[in-house]
Amino acid sequence: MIMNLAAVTTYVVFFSLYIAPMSIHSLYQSKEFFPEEKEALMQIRDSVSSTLDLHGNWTGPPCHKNSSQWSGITCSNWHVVSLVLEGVQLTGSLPPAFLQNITFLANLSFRNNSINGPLPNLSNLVHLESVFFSYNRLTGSIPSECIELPNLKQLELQQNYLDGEIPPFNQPTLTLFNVSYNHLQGTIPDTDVLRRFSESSYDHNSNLCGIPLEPCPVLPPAPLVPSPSPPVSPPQSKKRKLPIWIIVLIVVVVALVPLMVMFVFFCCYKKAQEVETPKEQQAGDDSSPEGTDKKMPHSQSTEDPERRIELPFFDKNIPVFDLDDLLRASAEVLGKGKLGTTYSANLESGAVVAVKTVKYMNSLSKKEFIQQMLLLGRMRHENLVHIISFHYSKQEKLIVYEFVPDGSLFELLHENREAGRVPLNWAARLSIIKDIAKGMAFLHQSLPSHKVPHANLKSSNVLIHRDRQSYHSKLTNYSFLPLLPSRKSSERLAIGRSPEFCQGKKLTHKADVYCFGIILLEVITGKVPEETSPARNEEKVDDLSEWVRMVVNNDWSTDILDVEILASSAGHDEMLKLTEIALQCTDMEPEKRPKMSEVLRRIEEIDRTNQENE
Ligand SMILES: Nc1ncnc2c1ncn2[C@@H]1O[C@H](COP(=O)(O)OP(=O)(O)OP(=O)(O)O)[C@@H](O)[C@H]1O
Repeated sequence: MIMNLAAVTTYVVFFSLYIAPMSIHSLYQSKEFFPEEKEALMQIRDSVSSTLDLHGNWTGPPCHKNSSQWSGITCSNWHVVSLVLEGVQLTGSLPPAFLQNITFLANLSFRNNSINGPLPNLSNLVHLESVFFSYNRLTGSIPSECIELPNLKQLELQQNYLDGEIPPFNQPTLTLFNVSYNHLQGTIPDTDVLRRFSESSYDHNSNLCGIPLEPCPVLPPAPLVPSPSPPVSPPQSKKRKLPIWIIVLIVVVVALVPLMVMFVFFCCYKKAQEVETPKEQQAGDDSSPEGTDKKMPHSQSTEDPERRIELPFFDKNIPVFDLDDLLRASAEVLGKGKLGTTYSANLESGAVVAVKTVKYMNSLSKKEFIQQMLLLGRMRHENLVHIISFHYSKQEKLIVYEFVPDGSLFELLHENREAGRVPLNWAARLSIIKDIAKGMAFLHQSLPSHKVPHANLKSSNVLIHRDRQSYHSKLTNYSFLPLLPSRKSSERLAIGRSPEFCQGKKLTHKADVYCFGIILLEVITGKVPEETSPARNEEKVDDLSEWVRMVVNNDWSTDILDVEILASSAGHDEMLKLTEIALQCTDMEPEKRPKMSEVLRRIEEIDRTNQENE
């Protein structure tokens, strides 16, 4: 009996120490405990694309002890508790309810991607502590169920396109909250928790007001009806008729208050301007010769560290610098355009940026400039030159762009045409054109409320970057029209050149399509259209589209093709197909021109056929 008891005890100990864990372990190996969590993750994997190979990496069970770990996933007790996919160029929109099955999720981050569409449904995720969706392209409103997340500690939604009102968050757990740089509106709810956060959590929203931002506008009192408010009116209880002099006094006070408020605001604004525009910065000009290595114009450094002026940045990954760093950088003139001069600036950190000093905008208010910069700076597309930062002062406006290393399309097509030049082949031309069409289609479609055209599409505003043998292009100087003081100034600058604009009509997307057609013809023929650039010595053609129409009339001839591509027989047919598109784009009647999305579709089709034929 004693022996038996000992044997049983030994067996129990042996079982609990070795056999049981082994069998649980093999159970985990053979079975997925929470398939609905995997299913939820599969939904994301299949609805977005990314530089991370999620299809290759997210295989097997996500929380398997022995399987290689899924990128961005952390598990605890066989449940997914953290999902972090940051800066991996996720594009597409998230399935609305996918998180609902990841019930133990505590940490969720999709920071620094290009996700569009609305925020996913977060309701019932009672364990959720951190939610980071900053620096994306999310639209829609902040879901009200967020205020019911009992353990929410951190919420970052800045730099998106969210609109609507902020729900009344009041979770005492909340220690980090940022909804800046969106399109939120209305009054910031006056809750104990939301009151804790400073202006930077809310600023740069189109129509948001209340503590800690500007107070919300109060409806002005009706001017001739005396207000019964306490300071001047007699006690309500007496119910006597007011003497006439009191009524007059009330009317005068009511009329004077708004004037005084405006005066105080004006004084504060003037003062802020003075602080922001140090005197030394206001001196100097940008008239030095092109290509000279020097400091930026107005380059007296502010020296005094107390007065260093911070610059706003759209991309957290760009090394941050301030105005002083920028003004101290060694600079070189890249070119002088109609809107101003562009410099390359080599910062002490080693980074190179392009800085455009903008002229003709002196009457522009700070608010107007900032609003437009915020709108443009958030537009992210591989075929747009990104705005990194900007600076406003009354005397000068700077726009800091990413530096694109290989010059402009104008330079590539028309400069150094002498012997020894490497010809720009058909494949390179097609790739450049396709990129321009992609950038333009994005500009026209990206923000539905944003009807502003590019309005300045020309070959010097198409910048080139080369990647080994292939050529790519990006658009710059886009959508400046709202910054120009008048129609006259845009006419003087020959912005948005299109027949209908010259006849006094409005600039629309169809004018951009016309300008795109002209660029297309420029790439096909290698000829410089009129007005493309300040006078240079190249062969110019009065009206490029008219000339091409004349040559191809009745006989689709290769005479129009640039001699550089005529030499090789590759791509002639495709070039003529592109010519057909170009002539439709440059139709005199705007309504007959195709949309940029349609143009892109047709160019992509030509590209596909071209690749199949190779
Ligand atoms: N982000 C940039 N990176 C590199 N080079 C640039 C950049 N922006 C402009 N450049 C160069 O500077 C030149 C002048 O540019 P700028 O925009 O000042 O004049 P523009 O192209 O004639 O346009 P606009 O007349 O509309 O002002 C361009 O042709 C290009 O070679």
